[in-house]
Amino acid sequence: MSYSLFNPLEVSLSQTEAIAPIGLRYLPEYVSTRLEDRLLDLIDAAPWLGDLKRRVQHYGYRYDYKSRRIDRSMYLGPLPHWCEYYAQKFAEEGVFRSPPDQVIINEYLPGQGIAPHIDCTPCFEDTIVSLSLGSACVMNFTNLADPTQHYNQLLERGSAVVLQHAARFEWQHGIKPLKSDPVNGQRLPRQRRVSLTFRKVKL
Ligand SMILES: O=C(O)CCC(=O)C(=O)O
Ligand SMILES: [Fe+2]
Repeated sequence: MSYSLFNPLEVSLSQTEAIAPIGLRYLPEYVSTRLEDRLLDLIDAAPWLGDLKRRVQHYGYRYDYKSRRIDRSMYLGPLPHWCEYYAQKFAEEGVFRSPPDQVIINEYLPGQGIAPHIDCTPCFEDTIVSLSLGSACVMNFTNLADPTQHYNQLLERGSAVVLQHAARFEWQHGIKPLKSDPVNGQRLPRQRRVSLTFRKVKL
């Protein structure tokens, strides 16, 4: 049952009234500003791939967006030390059962986004973590079984967002291709945002 049916007076749900997907965790200030700048320098010193609308870097395993698959032949080598640091930290903190072994870095210039999707379920295990560097943006969630259910999560710079359970498997997530985001009745301009998404490959 959708929330609006449950409470028919609530025709327009504000962000605070919308129900967050189960398994969505938001961790603000996960990366300090000093480390954020250092990470951005390290990322920009590495080669970017330009085969999508936005630039990306793949570590651990290459991911094929067309066939949506990963196998051993796509192994690129160990994660660079700056990714491995977070991979170990997530495992130590119990976010992942064992350290993630695949990272995709996405660069979003203002106006760029990512279409709503669920991360490949045959390719990746049940936990996805994304770090946001450089800029905030709003991530939009839509419940697949009931597309009237939406949830918007502001991802501030330096934050981590964890997707597990329903947030991983039953809700699509995406980022609209906007130059600013609606936040508390105002527009929050976007800057260049770089995200690091950690996953564990299923082989
Ligand atoms: O930029 C992000 O935080 C999310 C990226 C994403 O959803 C993906 O690469 O599957
Ligand atoms: Fe995703």
